[in-house]
Amino acid sequence: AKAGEAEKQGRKSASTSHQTSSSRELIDTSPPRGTRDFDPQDMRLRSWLFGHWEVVSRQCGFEQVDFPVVENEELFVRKAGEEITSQLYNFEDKGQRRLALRPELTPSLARLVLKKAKSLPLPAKWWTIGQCWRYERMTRGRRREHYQWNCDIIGLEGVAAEAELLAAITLFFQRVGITPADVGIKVNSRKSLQAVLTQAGVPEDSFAAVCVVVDKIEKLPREKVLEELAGVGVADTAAEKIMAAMGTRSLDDLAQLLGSDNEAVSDLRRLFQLAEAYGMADWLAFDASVVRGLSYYTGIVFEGFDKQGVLRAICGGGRYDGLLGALGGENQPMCGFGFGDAVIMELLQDRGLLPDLGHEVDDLVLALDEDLRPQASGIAQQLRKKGRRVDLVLEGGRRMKWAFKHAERINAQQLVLVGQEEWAEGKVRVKNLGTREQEDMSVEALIHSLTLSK
Ligand SMILES: CC(=O)Nc1cnc2ccccc2c1
Repeated sequence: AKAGEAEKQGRKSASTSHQTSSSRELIDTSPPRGTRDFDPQDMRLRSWLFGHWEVVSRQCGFEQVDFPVVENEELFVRKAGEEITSQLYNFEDKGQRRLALRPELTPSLARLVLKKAKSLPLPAKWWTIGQCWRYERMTRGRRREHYQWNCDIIGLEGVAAEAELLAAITLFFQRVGITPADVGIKVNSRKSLQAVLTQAGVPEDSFAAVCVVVDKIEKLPREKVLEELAGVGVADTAAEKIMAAMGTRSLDDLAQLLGSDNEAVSDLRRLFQLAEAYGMADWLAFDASVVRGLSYYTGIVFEGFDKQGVLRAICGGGRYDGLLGALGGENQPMCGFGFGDAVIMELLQDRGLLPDLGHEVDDLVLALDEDLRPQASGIAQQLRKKGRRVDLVLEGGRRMKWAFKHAERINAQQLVLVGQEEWAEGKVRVKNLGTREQEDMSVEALIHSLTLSK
């Protein structure tokens, strides 16, 4: 009776056990530095984005995988001077273990491949979406976490694999209404850099570090790049050759420079030929200056970019045939991409391509009298078992007027009113909020009248 009495008073809590005034300082309600909350509206948009990523991954025949957000720090320790490893979100746990929040997903994927070893039928196509972390001094106030969609192909040497990755990316762009006028994908191969360095006598094991430096070339003044290249063992003559290779405007120019039997040239020609067949060539452009900043890429590399030139790279990827070896395992050919949730959402916002998503239910069920709450609850549950999305009004004291407004707000299709008069005849009042029709019907008639919620 007391509880019933309390509910009659609506929201005010009647029980004396919990305090209404606070006896402590209010906690800091903002999330940790560089991290975000997702309230229902933000979460609807995020689920919408992830939903497209999932559909595309499945349409391209990828299988979903997942890994812990925490990994052994050693998985990410690399000596190539990458930003991603210099900003590792690492810590020591109570067992003195050196751990890190993953800054990317590829090393975890490589670890799982190594764990499965010979038991993994190849080729394998895996996809995942995961939160990735970096610990950046808040000097730049940038975020410390983001969600990344990754697709990877294990066990395929030819560029047919990279073509499939690009097919997934361009499918996604088309699904959300982005066109080649908005976005392009720059494609290159690190094998051209490899050829230049080999010709110049630069040792193989500085290749990764050189790539990390060269990736910054467009953000640094020329003399700074020459200085950094010297720092990783590249003399100025070789540096000039690198710049020349990165300055080539076409595959023919590149072939001129490196010789037409160069693997970079043949890989790229094959990839563009496949792209034509996929019908995605309009999205792609050869760009000799793209190297990407991750040390482990060894072949084709690519990055999605915003043609208005405002935003940072949308996505990026490439071939990384040496990663399993770098982790002490036996190498397998591998390639993949990462696609972050931040830049794409900014771009969709700018292009007016974000959907207007509201809370959606099919039925709103309201007991007009507290004594009929059990009946209303039973009806709601039966509707749910038929696949309907049902909002059962839980608070007392709600009247018709409120119900109509609330139904509007949650885009309900129909309103089911459980009132004494109708119930006395074994009926409930059903109002269709689209046609404004209303009908008193038995519960079984209501249940049988429904199609499954869409
Ligand atoms: C635009 C953006 O938020 N980028 C971002 C945010 N957080 C990260 C965390 C780890 C690695 C890369 C990251 C990249």
